[in-house]
Amino acid sequence: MKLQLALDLVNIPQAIEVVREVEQFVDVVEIGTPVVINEGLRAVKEVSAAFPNLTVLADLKIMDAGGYEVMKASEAGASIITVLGATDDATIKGAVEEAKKQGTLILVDMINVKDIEKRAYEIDALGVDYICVHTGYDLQAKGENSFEQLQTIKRVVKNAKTAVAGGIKLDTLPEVIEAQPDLVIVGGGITGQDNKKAVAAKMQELIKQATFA
Ligand SMILES: O=C([C@H](O)CO)[C@H](O)[C@H](O)COP(=O)(O)O
Repeated sequence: MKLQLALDLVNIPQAIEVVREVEQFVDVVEIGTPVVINEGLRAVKEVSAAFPNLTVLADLKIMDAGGYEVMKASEAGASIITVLGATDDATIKGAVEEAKKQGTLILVDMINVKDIEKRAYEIDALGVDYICVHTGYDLQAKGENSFEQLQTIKRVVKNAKTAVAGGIKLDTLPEVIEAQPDLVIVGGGITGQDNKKAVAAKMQELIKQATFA
């Protein structure tokens, strides 16, 4: 099980500062969708250059032109690129094909997919690397989370790795870990804390305990 730090509400220098603080405790650094909107793929380029030993994920949430957008994000230095599960199979297939050429990986974000079980089963057959359940900010604000959806993908997905995102905090992490996802994605649960390093360290400790138990 790995820990991914999601950077959403920062500019490039702030992103680099946060990663510097917690880098020893995270496995993957996500350049979040709002950062890509504000700063472009330059954010992926600069963070990958600053931290060559970390895996960088570009959260493009691709909905169309899968092959082209994966090519651009891969060229910028991303090792993992996100595509939306709600899109057409053709887009996901194009993304997977290009990622294979580039030596990068595809994470499919199931945000707002209504029938998670059916769609996860279909997407699992398309050769993607990760399938991620995700409650976005707007539904988090209504008190929702993805813990039940995580159980569903753990049951249905046989080929891809599983991931979970959306409002995970230190106090809810044990419940997430119990379901044994391969990747736990945390944004505000780290970046919104006064002592980011201490929280990331504790999260990594809980994940390691569960992984090697
Ligand atoms: O993908 C995300 C969201 O849609 C904004 O782009 C976040 O990175 C993801 O939800 C993780 O962040 P937190 O919910 O703050 O943990």
